[in-house]
Amino acid sequence: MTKSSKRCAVIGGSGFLGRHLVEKLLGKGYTVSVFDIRQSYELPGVTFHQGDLCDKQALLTALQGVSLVFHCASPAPASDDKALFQRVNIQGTHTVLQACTEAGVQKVVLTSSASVVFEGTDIKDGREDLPYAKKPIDYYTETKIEQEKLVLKACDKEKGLLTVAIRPHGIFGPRDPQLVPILVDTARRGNMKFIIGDGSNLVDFTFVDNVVHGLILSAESLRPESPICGKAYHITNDEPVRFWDFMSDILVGLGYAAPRYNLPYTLVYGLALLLWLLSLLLCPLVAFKPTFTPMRVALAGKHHFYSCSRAKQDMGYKPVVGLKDGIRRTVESYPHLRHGA
Ligand SMILES: NC(=O)C1=CN([C@@H]2O[C@H](COP(=O)(O)OP(=O)(O)OC[C@H]3O[C@@H](n4cnc5c(N)ncnc54)[C@H](OP(=O)(O)O)[C@@H]3O)[C@@H](O)[C@H]2O)C=CC1
Ligand SMILES: CC(C)CCC[C@@H](C)[C@H]1CC[C@H]2C3=C(CC[C@]12C)[C@@]1(C)CCC(=O)C[C@@H]1CC3
Repeated sequence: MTKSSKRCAVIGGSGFLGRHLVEKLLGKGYTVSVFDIRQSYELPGVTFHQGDLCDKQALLTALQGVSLVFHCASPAPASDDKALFQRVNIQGTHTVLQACTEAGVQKVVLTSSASVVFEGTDIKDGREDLPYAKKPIDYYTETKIEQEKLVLKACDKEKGLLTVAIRPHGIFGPRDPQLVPILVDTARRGNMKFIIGDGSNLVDFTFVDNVVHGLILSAESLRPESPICGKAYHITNDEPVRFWDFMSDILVGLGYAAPRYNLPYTLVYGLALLLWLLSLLLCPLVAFKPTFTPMRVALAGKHHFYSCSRAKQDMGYKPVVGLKDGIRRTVESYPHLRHGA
């Protein structure tokens, strides 16, 4: 690998996944530029460029001399701001691709999401050839679909731009700002007593180091003759687990009680829909954000696990951290969220 091919940029590098990726890249000898709307840390060897990815000029400054771009930026899935998702995930990604072409970037690795095929019904061992969700449950999913299509379509060997999309699922690990904090907050408010459905639904959760491993592996495998050009790849822990066992392991690990009482799925989903509609109707008067959104209820009550066999075959992917170890490392990293802390 040449010196210039080790110069990369991480868009969204201040975020949860982005920062883990930056740390690993530095350890592997890459020179890293971070482009993000905020700067959340400082690290030797990293140049920060603060800006909005919808701003092409700002991107062009950050992409000077860069041959590889990881695109890991997105508004938080919990947001309900349709215009923001469309602006950042669709128009913004279009701008990123334009800037990459103008700056002479050779490879773009997108962090997509396995949920681009999830529409609230069971997915068991889903492969990448499943169709995109026709009725995406939320704006996050809707715009992640368009984002992935844009990036894969931009793959053009003649023009010298190679692209690939990595689809992780349920990323967790130290510094995650959503899964563990939302879970603990719900438990502290006394709302984690119930299991939605019969509790047998299997789900993928992916330790952050495995996603980072998949992203770097795909970048290093991305060459004109490689089968991965212009394709999407599921990257998970490859260890589907019962959703409620996973939640209970984290809760119990942090000193909270595991959920015990079952509630029928359709009842909770119906209530979540109703609450979501109410929150839309009442938002000019009172701002309230329901914890149990239709998307979260679907994720908590349905099967959604994916096959990684394409990534194993085309790029030799294998998880580097097992689920049990990942849960232990995650629990240990949140002393401030322990019961009674
Ligand atoms: N977490 C998960 O379980 C999964 C995540 N993904 C994908 O992985 C990627 C990373 O997710 P994650 O690390 O969890 O998310 P984070 O929110 O932690 O990181 C995203 C980063 O992008 C920044 N950002 C948002 N909008 C812009 C913008 N307009 N211009 C520049 N930077 C911006 C965010 O800033 P700010 O915080 O200020 O908004 C944040 O620093 C995303 O693409 C997400 O869709 C896919 C599957 C699962
Ligand atoms: C209140 C409880 C029923 C659930 C608490 C945990 C949830 C906050 C998380 C469980 C599954 C997670 C998940 C995502 C976000 C956090 C959860 C809903 C994603 C939507 C993040 C973005 C993606 O691309 C897909 C993820 C699927 C799993």
